[in-house]
Amino acid sequence: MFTLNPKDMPTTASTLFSAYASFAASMMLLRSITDQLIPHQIRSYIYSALSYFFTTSSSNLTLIVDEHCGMARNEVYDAAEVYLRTKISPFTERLKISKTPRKKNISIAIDKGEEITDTFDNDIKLKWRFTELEKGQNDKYRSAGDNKHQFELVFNKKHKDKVMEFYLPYVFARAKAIKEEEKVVRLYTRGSSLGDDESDNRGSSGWGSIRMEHPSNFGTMAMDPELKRMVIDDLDRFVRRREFYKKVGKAWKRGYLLYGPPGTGKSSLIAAMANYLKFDVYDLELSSIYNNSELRRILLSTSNRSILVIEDIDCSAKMQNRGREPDPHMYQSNNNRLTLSGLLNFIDGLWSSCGDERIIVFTTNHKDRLDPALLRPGRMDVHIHMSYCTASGFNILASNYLGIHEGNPHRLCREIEGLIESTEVTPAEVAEELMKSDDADVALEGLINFLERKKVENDKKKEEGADKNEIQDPESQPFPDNYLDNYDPSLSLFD
Ligand SMILES: Nc1ncnc2c1ncn2[C@@H]1O[C@H](COP(=O)(O)OP(=O)(O)OP(=O)(O)O)[C@@H](O)[C@H]1O
Ligand SMILES: [Mg+2]
Repeated sequence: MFTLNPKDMPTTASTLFSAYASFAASMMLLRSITDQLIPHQIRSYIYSALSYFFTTSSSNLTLIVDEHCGMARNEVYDAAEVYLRTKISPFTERLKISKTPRKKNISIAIDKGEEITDTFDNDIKLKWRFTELEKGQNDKYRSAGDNKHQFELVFNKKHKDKVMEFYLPYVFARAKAIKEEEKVVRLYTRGSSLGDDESDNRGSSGWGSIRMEHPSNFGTMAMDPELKRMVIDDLDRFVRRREFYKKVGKAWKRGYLLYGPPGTGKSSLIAAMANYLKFDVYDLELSSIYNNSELRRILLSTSNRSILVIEDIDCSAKMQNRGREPDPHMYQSNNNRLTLSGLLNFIDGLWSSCGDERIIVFTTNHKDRLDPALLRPGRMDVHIHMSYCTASGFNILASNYLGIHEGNPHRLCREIEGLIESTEVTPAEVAEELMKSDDADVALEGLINFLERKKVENDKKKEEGADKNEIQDPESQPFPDNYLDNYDPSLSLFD
């Protein structure tokens, strides 16, 4: 009996092989002795009994996969457990089901004594059996009543190499993919009580988390279809480029800047990205950080495969300016101030040494107010403009909220598309109107009235010169130079 560990699979295989070779040699020796000592009839009876015994049982090899290797869990066991859930056949007679408070769904596992058959590479038949052994005296790592679990994997010996080299790695890969699919995305924030069962587990960094239930996904996002495709492709490219980042010596991270008026879907897009990649989200409020070492500790306690979000970066900058008079020459004359580009440098350094698959997202309603250094190529890799609602955006919302599909449009759709193209209205405003009734006629008529009112309002504001209003047209706002350089000096990143 042995425990299989992925790291020593080849060693384990060769040990098995040499054990079998010495067994065969002993059998030949035994045969030559019995030939000399035992009469012919009795000999042939013994040979036929032995040959029955060895041809039936010795054609198979059984691998034993224990749950633990000493104190550590056996990764082969864990992978098999996940993989075999997908292989339960209609003939299985006993299943174990369980659900913990943190899990959404009931998990199913095979019970002791149950067998599951599997086929690999067309002709390799494998049989998995789950067994539970009473706790032995030597099992010092398990507590009383904690029985020993193991899987037995039985297959024909001639497939030993293929099973070791291809089947078991395949089981690992499938288990990893299944776990990814089942992963629940969590939202981490600092400072407030989240009311979740895990919020009490804050470490010294103060992150508490809740399950992120945000329903947004790329299907529900009302965005220009080409832009949406570009974002999805960019994310796909990013996650498959581990080797590329290593080769060019860059931290495996990607920065996105989402900008546009309130209600155009910036936060929704972050949720859609997180749900798509199954990455946890860390929502960081810069105003809650007091010094450099705290920032370092907070960033170090975020995990890989996550999205670090800093919302409304222009406002974060304002909050850091704790009553100090802005000094227009501060950035040029004194590099000890924290600027957002300084923060990025800092994150770069930290993540190059200990972070993998990190995404950072900044959002702003006022791209024009950002430190130009932050907008330089190579700083934030992708700039995404979340715009007012377009005709195609309306069609996505109409399909989500009222089940109206473009192939079978409602009689009012064309009129609404025309109004939307000529009115500055956010997807949030359109969505709110569509939610007012389940009846498509009522909801769409309400939307037409709203759009007509909005158009008149917008035109009036423009006439009054209200188009300088930051929210209506953030691109045209003048802003002070070095606006983001007015940080609390305690946030010095360069000393
Ligand atoms: N592009 C969009 N596609 C689908 N729904 C949207 C979109 N934009 C806004 N919404 C709807 O409006 C709500 C508010 O949008 P969201 O919070 O994402 O906007 P925002 O751009 O982050 O706004 P703010 O700048 O105020 O943070 C969302 O919960 C969603 O229901
Ligand atoms: Mg937002």
